[in-house]
Amino acid sequence: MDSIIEDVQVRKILDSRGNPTVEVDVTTWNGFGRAAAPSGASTGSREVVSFPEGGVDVIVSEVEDVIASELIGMDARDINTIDEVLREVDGTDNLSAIGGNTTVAVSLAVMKAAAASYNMPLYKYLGGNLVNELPYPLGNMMNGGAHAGINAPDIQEFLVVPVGARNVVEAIFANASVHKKLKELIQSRDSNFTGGKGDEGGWVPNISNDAALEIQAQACEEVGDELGIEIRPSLDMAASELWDSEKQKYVYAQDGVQKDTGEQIEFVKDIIETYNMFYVEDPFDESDFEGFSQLTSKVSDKCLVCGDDLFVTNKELLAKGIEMNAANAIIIKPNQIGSLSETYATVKLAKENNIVPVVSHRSGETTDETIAHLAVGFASPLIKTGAIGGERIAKLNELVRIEEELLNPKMGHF
Ligand SMILES: O=C(O)[C@@H](CO)OP(=O)(O)O
Ligand SMILES: [Mg+2]
Repeated sequence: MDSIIEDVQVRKILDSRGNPTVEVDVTTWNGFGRAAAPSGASTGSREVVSFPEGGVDVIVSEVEDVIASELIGMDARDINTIDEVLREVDGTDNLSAIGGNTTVAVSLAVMKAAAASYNMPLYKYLGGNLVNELPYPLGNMMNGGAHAGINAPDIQEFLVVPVGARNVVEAIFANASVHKKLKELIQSRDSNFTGGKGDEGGWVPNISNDAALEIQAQACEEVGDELGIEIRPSLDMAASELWDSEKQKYVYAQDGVQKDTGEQIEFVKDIIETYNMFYVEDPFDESDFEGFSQLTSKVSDKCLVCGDDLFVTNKELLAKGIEMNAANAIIIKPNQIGSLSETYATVKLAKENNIVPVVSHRSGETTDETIAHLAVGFASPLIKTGAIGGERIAKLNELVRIEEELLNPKMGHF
C-alpha cells in the first residue's frame, strides 16, 4: 500500500536560538514527510517534557532505532494508533522518557508522509476538499519578558492582527509594515535603541509597558490608515512569568509595580478598553482559572481572551476551562501535548464549544512550515507565527502558497 512506512530517521538540527532540536523523516512506499520540533522559553508547567535526559543526542543514538522498528510496516494514515504506539514506547504520562518533541516530530512527519503518499498537501489531507479559509496572522511586533533581555517591557509580546485584510498576502505585508513603522516610533522614544530584536523577531525597546502600548496602538492606526484596512493591537502577557507565588502578586519589574489578582483583572480590562485590544493571551498565571473566568465574563463580547500556559493544548484542561468559562480562545501548540491526534482532539473540543483555536509557533523555531497547514486544515481563524525572520516567514510564505492553490480562498471567520 502507498502509505506503508518503510523508514524513520531522526537527526539533530539547529533551532532559531541556536539550540539543538529534532527533525524526523518518514518514508512510505509512495511518500515522504519531514517535520521538526520547536521549543518554548515561557513554557507552561503542565506541558509534556520536550527532551529526555541526555537531550537530542540520546534520541538520535538510542530512540531512533526503537521508534523505527515499531513504526516500519505500519500504515501512516493510522495516526491514532501510531500516536498510541509512541506513547507506549515512552511509557510515562508526560513523555519524559523519549521526549514530547520526539513524539510530535514523528507524529507530524508521519501525517505529512501519509498525505504525500496520496499526492496531497497536508492541509487538504487534514481538512478535505472543502477547506478554503485562511487564518489571520497574529504578527509579533515588540518583545519583552522571557523573550527579551533586561530593560525590555514586562509584557512578553505586543502583537497585531490585520482584521481588515482581504487575503493572506495583504495581511502579512500589513504586519510587516507595522513592524517597520514601530522601528521608527521606538527610535523617537528610546535614544539608546540599537534595533535589537527578541526571540520571535519583535523589536526590544527600552521603554515602559505603557509607552509600548501607546506606540503599538499608534502604529496600528497609522499603517491601517495608509493601507485602508483595520489593524488591531493584541498581547501575549505570559503572566505566569510575572506571577510571584510567594508574594501572590504580578511583578512588573520594568515599571516597578506589583499587582494582586483583583488589580490585574482591572489592569487588563483597562488595557483592553483603552487600546481596543482584539486579543489578549495569558493575562493570568497558568493556575488561575478563576481570574481568567472573571476577566472573560467582563470582556468576551469585545476581545478574545486566550489560554496558552493555562491549557497547554490539553483537552482535559480545556474541558475545565469550558466549564468555568475561563477563555474564548486557546493556543494550539502540538509540542505542548506531544502528538497530532491529541492536538486534533483539543481543537475539536474547542470548536464544539465556540472556543477559537489559535495555531501557534514557539519562541524557538525551525524553518518547518507544518503549522501553516495545520491552521488551514483545522480551519483555525488565527495563526500566531511572528511577522519577520526566516523561521517565522517559513510559515507565512507557506500560507501564501496555500492561498494560491485554493479555488475560492477566503479569510477565516470568528
Ligand atoms: O508564550 C508563547 O505564546 C510562546 C510563543 O509566542 O512562547 P514560548 O514558545 O516561549 O512558550
Ligand atoms: Mg503564550
